[in-house]
Amino acid sequence: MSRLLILGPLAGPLGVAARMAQARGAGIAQADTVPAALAHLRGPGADLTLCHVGLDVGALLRGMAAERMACPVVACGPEEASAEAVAAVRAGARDFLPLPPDADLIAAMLEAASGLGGPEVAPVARDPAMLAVLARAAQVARADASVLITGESGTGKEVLARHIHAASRRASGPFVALNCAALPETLLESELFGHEKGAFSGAVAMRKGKFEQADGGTLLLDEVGEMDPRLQAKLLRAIQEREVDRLGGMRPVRVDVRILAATNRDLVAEVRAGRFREDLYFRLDVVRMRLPALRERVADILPLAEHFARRFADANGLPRRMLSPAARATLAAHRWPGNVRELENAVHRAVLLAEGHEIGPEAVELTPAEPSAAAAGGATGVEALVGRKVDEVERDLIIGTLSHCLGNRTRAAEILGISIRALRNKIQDYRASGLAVPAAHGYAAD
Ligand SMILES: Nc1ncnc2c1ncn2[C@@H]1O[C@H](COP(=O)(O)OP(=O)(O)OP(=O)(O)O)[C@@H](O)[C@H]1O
Repeated sequence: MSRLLILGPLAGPLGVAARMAQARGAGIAQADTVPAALAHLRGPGADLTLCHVGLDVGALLRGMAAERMACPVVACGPEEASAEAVAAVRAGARDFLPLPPDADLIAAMLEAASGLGGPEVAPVARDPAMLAVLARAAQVARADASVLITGESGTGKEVLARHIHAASRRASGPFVALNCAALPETLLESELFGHEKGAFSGAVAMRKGKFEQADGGTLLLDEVGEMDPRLQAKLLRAIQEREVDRLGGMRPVRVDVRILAATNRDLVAEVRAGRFREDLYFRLDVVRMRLPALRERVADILPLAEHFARRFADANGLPRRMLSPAARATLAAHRWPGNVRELENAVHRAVLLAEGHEIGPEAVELTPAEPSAAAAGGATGVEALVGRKVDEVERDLIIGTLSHCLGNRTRAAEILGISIRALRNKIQDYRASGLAVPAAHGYAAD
């Protein structure tokens, strides 16, 4: 559950905003004064703070900066308060939310605060590749071992991490996520480990870091490959000893936290290049889960698209509409370099743009360079093939797909839309004619 801190009176429009955020799955805490808000941020912490402009937003932001607290702040107030809105944004507020609140804006704000989108739902999955990932997640959830989740950007690594937490013995404890790439080193250190009063000039009080906030629950370290070596050493110690040293602290604090780490980098290569500590890598990589790219689990595309179409219709107060057969064909044929996040954005736009009783292909705007030539019927792709025999093109497509899937027959057959038996027969024919066919790495031979 994402954690929203509301600074201001809950009677009136701020209370309405709180209920809207709650309906989208956020946990709400409230403070009446800037010092009370700072105290809350030092203790339990929050993922997003909403501050009424009737209070001193500047003082809140200055206090947070002095204490190296990185929680995003959104200012809010009556629409007429434009001078206060400008001042708040100048002082460092991320945005201004006019009151009375608009449900869409609340939703967008929660989403923009990253990973705080919508009520938490089980990951949508229909493709065998993704079902296998979820089956493994169910197995590993029960243990307390660290899990390293790898996968391209936007494949759903955070979604999987939340799912593992929800299925674990720690489900009733907190789930805390931190993006290690988003913050400079000193801020990241404070966010992770907290600090004691007097640790640096702005440290007017003790503050708990994410490790302590996640006590009894799960801590997701997103983009862990981006962490600098000094913090890697501190992280290793925290994991090994199960205790953290607050900045300026004299004695370590015990924590009971399960670590999930996510990365879209090749951590093995990072270790080889000397940029990531090998001992830390082994601590994080007790269980590894790789999220396949969306193009490797094509059977998920339409169920995900339908899920997002429903979700964005509801969030925007629009009637739920079906995707037309042509829109579905367009989505199914795209290569999805940006994975589920790209699909989510495309469907969001389509829900807003579509006119009529269903969502047609004209509402589905995909980046022109991205659709696969064959799928989009792109002139250049087809033209390049003119003059070649169907058998040859088929052979090149099959071998190219196999090598893309590192020789994995099951996955290649899924992408090609043919049965594994048909694929095997083709491979046998190619081999018989003396062609080199990509070998199956670590998979059963044909
Ligand atoms: N299986 C799924 N079911 C429903 N929604 C999903 C699923 N996978 C991803 N999403 C949605 O897609 C978006 C991207 O997912 P997420 O943030 O988990 O990806 P990520 O791999 O952590 O991305 P990054 O590498 O950029 O941190 C999110 O809005 C998430 O809600």
